[in-house]
Amino acid sequence: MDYDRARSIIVNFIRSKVKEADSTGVVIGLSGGIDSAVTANLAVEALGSENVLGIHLPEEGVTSTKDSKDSEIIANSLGINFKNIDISRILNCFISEIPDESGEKPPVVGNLKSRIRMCLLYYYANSFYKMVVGTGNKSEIMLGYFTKYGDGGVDLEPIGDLYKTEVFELAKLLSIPEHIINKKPSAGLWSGQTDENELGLPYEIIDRILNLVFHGEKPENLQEIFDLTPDQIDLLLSRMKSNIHKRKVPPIAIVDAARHYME
Ligand SMILES: Nc1ncnc2c1ncn2[C@@H]1O[C@H](COP(=O)(O)OP(=O)(O)OC[C@H]2O[C@@H]([n+]3cccc(C(=O)O)c3)[C@H](O)[C@@H]2O)[C@@H](O)[C@H]1O
Ligand SMILES: Nc1ncnc2c1ncn2[C@@H]1O[C@H](COP(=O)(O)OP(=O)(O)OP(=O)(O)O)[C@@H](O)[C@H]1O
Ligand SMILES: [Mg+2]
Repeated sequence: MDYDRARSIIVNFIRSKVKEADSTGVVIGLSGGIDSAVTANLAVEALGSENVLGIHLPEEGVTSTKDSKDSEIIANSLGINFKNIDISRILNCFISEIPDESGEKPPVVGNLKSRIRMCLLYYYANSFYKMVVGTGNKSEIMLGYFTKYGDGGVDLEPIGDLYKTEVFELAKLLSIPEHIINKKPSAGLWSGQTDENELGLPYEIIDRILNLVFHGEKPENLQEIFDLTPDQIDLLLSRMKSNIHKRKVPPIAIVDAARHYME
């Protein structure tokens, strides 16, 4: 990967998408993690700091003070406008108004948190004629490892063609602070959650597998190449397969044959 080239493609992409939409800039959720740090950095390079609004959306007892501090460090170093809005009361309001049907499965409430964040980002995008910039990377998008209409509910995905391991490399080029690069990736939806625990493998291996699949390797050969258990491979392959719907617009039942002219 030529990272200078990737950087320039992404910066031009952000600039042209914002211009095409006649928008005043972008809103970004700043978590304190590397994906949002890299994306915010590239957005500033594309649009100037005055056109980027960073919003940190912590949850009491779940978001670490370290992440909150890091989101502020990123915003300050980029000189962007910054807001900090605690989502705990909004979340509690939801939960106290609906019966608990989650069966205590953490992703149910976790996904609700991600969707609350999406609503708040769009509230500000609407208010200031801005677009919501996503931070999804190629590993997350190929696996469907994001909340549909939560962190996946965005207007553009600038780093969506970079694997997570490539995001780490680009972060070094962009001089993102080392302690942010060295953090364990986490969706931060519940205490102790880490991507690699949930996905069952480290990103270095996940990305090598995804890249082989991306270039047409047969799933049955993967186990031998990586010396992994069938369960480890199956977990990734089944995520890829069962989450294809997350990368598509909702299907429409075609009633009027002329409809295809609209698409
Ligand atoms: N075939 C199909 N066609 C159309 N729609 C289909 C479908 N199958 C399910 N669905 C719909 O999709 C829903 C399931 O998708 P979704 O609600 O997203 O939920 P789900 O994929 O179960 O969970 C999201 C996963 O992403 C992880 N995550 C979330 C947020 C951020 C990050 C991060 O890395 O930062 C990671 C999270 O920890 C969890 O493992 C179903 O309830 C159903 O509504
Ligand atoms: N506490 C938060 N405040 C604001 N935005 C958030 C918060 N948590 C998640 N998000 C948004 O959701 C996105 C997806 O989260 P994700 O964890 O994949 O990325 P990250 O935190 O930037 O990097 P990493 O994956 O390494 O933790 C974030 O980049 C950010 O835009
Ligand atoms: Mg994170």
